[in-house]
Amino acid sequence: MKIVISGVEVWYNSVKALDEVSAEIESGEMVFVIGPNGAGKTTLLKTIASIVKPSKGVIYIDGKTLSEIPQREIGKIIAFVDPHISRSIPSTVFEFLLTARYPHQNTFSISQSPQDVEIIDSIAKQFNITHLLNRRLDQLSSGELQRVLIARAMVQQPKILLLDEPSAFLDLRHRLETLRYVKNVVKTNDITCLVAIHDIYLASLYADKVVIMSRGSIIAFGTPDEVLKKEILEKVYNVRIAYVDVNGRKVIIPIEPI
Ligand SMILES: Nc1ncnc2c1ncn2[C@@H]1O[C@H](COP(=O)(O)OP(=O)(O)OP(=O)(O)O)[C@@H](O)[C@H]1O
Repeated sequence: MKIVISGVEVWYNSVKALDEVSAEIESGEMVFVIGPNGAGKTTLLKTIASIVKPSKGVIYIDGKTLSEIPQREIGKIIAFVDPHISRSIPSTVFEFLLTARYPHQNTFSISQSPQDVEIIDSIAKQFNITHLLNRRLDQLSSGELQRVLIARAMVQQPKILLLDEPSAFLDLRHRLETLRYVKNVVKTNDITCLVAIHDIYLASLYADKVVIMSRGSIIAFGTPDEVLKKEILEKVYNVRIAYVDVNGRKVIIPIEPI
């Protein structure tokens, strides 16, 4: 689904978190959103997820404004993965994953069809969490919980996937594996995906496009080669940047604060 963000402004009391943000994200694109702390990355994702309401501007999903789409439909087509979820949800990992099938069911009570169980089993394997399915959420390590949260979004089979800091708490292998898997699913199923992240290396590896935000505005939007440039990054982060060549790939390294 195509997302059009048009002149969106978001205020939290007296803080302007998004300042007339406009962008177009094509169906099936994987867009990484980077920028310093407080730049507005999470707010942008939450606004697209309809969790935060803009005071000005509109977001269109395939030509319809968010307010024209019924809440239940939004719950079906959009998955927002928030790493700050409360661990105190009293359910097992399996039960938690099953709740992601709820928007697909016609009944108002949560039930499980053989198809739901099949989807959960297959995604649990991909995320290496099969052994955790009977554990309670509050018994998981931070990285295990993060994998469960992303897996839950996959179980939902959304059309729009919004990942907030998906690499947080993940070890080196799981960072690469998780994002590679997500990209694969995004491409196979034509999902539109936004990823707010601090790890510029992961953005350079997996992004179709990169958005750089600073102080509530979009500073640059384009392919990784177009926007992950020394002069742009140094200005936005106030950090001296160096490039290192690793097997022909340019890897960006922060050297020191300017
Ligand atoms: N609930 C809130 N109430 C008041 N201000 C908020 C709230 N949430 C975010 N803000 C402010 O809005 C601005 C944008 O925050 P946001 O969380 O979107 O930034 P971010 O780019 O995701 O930051 P980070 O990299 O630190 O996670 C910041 O100035 C932040 O302090």
